Amino acid sequence: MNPSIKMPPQVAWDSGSLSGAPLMQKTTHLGDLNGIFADDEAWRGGDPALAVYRVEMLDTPSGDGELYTGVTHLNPGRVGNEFFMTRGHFHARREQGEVYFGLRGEGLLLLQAENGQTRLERVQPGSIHIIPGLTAHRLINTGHDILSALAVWPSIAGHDYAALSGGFALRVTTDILKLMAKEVQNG
Ligand SMILES: O=P(O)(O)OC[C@H]1O[C@](O)(CO)[C@@H](O)[C@@H]1O
Repeated sequence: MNPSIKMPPQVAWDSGSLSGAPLMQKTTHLGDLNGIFADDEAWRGGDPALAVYRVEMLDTPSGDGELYTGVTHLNPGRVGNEFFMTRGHFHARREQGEVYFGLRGEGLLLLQAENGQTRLERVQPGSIHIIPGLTAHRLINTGHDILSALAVWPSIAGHDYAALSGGFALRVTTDILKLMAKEVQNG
């Protein structure tokens, strides 16, 4: 029997577009993000139909041991002085981790432990982010272009948004970013 070679799905490293397999897509608009940004008045003043981020995912099997693969494309923008970001979540199966790879644009990955402790990782083309279990995660676009990141996570992980209904403990605003840049400069 001749061995056969299967063409796997592809990710275009520069745009983050997936191809070569059935895909699923979901766009999250500003109007879907009620209560997510600190400045409620600024959020109400925005266009609810404005796309904030789009997730494209390979339509692959779910179940024990299966992995999902998706790319999040987060647009640049702000609500008040807070940068556009994903809703953010813990996994419903808290012990399950996830890996992110930065593809294009620049931003931050906000990580929050169950005790509320936060940390930030810089997301840029080529960056690798190991998100351990028990850790909430949110992407933040601090740049002027689309921020795209590839993610791989166990299909059984699920999403728990309710645990963060009070918001993450850290908000990334233009002021905070300036402060962090100054700290880096001053060593
Ligand atoms: O579910 P949220 O917080 O809106 O964010 C979408 C994110 O979730 C994932 O689908 C899986 O963690 C990521 O690909 C994406 O960044």
